[in-house]
Amino acid sequence: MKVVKFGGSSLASGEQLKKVLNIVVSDPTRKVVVVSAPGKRYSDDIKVTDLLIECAEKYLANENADGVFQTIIERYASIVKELSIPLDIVETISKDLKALLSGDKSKPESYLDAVKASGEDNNAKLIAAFFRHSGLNAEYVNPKDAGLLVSDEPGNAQVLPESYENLYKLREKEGIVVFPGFFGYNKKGEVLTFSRSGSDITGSILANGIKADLYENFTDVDAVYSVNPTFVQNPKEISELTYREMRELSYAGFSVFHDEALIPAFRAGIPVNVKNTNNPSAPGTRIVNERSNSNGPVIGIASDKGFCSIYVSKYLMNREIGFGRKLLQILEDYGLTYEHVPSGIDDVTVILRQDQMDEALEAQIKDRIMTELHADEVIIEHDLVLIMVVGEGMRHNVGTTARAAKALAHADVNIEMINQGSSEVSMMFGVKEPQEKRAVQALYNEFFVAVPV
Ligand SMILES: Nc1ncnc2c1ncn2[C@@H]1O[C@H](COP(=O)(O)OP(=O)(O)O)[C@@H](O)[C@H]1O
Ligand SMILES: N[C@@H](CC(=O)OP(=O)(O)O)C(=O)O
Repeated sequence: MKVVKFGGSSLASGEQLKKVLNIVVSDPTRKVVVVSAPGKRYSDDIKVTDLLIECAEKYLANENADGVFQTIIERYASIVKELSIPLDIVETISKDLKALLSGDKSKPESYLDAVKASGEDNNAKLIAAFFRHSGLNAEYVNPKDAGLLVSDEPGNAQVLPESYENLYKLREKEGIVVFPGFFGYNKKGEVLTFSRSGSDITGSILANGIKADLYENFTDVDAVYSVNPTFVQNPKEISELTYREMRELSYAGFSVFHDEALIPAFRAGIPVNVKNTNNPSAPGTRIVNERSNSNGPVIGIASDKGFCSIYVSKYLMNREIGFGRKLLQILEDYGLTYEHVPSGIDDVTVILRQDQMDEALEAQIKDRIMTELHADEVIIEHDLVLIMVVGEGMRHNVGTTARAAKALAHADVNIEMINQGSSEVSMMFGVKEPQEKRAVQALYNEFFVAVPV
């Protein structure tokens, strides 16, 4: 039994949905089909989820949202027309969305989640109708009815463990289950979404729940590439990588698969196969527990923008009991999460996502570190890029760091920070944003082009 997830790019038009249907019918073990909302049809198109967010925000601000509402309904209508299925489903979607938009706005975050989730929910209903219209025994299943329970964190919900047992019952359904991705319900019965691109997470949870043999994740590329294809032309395809490698790579920018989607599949030992809806016969990339190590030390290089660093220096910091705790407590007081904390004897740097802070908050934090911790110096730097060089083979391979640092030096890239050793499968470099592309290309060249692997 397989769980198959189709991303927004695979569901963006009627033409794409016909490919999806062919993929589903070509393998009778494809039992549970998880779907996203319609995505982009071309590069500067807008995803339905983004349109829904815009629409909900306009409603919250009491602004006119007729234009964007109409654009959303037209997206569904054009798919329905292309597929020649009865048009009344568009009317149902329109009424459902109108009702949601006119609903309770007293908790804006919950309101936004409910509107966002409707993108997947209505698309799942539409796709189930299309499957049935094409002669398939298919049923739309709502996450509440299936028992997909999540924590009370709008826009960042986490699955509750009891969901898995509930979801196991989906195995008993007769036909194909069409299940909306991206959201679940809290115990009060309210809708909550996962973080953006979270339909991958739903697929992984369902694969664990029904104890699937395989979780197939269909997208718009033939494989996970060893580097983001926008930085390097025709990058090397990865045929197999471990859950740990993929987790680190997706955390650091391989947006092809959500980093939170690894754990549920990993816990149940279910392999993940990333495949292309537009070329389903290509083998794709398999994500497994262990892989044969024939790739050299590095399997992939990822990078992600939007970080800042708080550098704190104080003579004899290493002798001061509780310094690190007090520093992190200041960040906790402002509800900030941090990503990494590389440290030296007299100094420590905390790396954070910079969209959590503004100028006023930074000034307060700086002031508190100076006055409460009596630091000698506090410097906040912005626009950092974290580059993650990942590979299981790095553990046993002396000199990988030196090779990476040398490649960056030759490319004239200034390394702002190195973090190596905490993870057995990765090392991380911090560079300034304008140097991102050059740095990634230099590392790719070093590990994949210059030396045969
Ligand atoms: N290392 C990588 N390998 C493959 N694709 C990548 C990588 N890094 C980023 N991507 C991007 O991820 C995209 C697929 O993810 P996404 O747009 O979320 O698809 P979907 O609509 O199927 O959810 C690809 O089109 C590609 O641009
Ligand atoms: N539609 C949601 C969830 C999702 O997973 O979408 P996609 O499969 O297009 O990445 C989003 O855009 O965040």
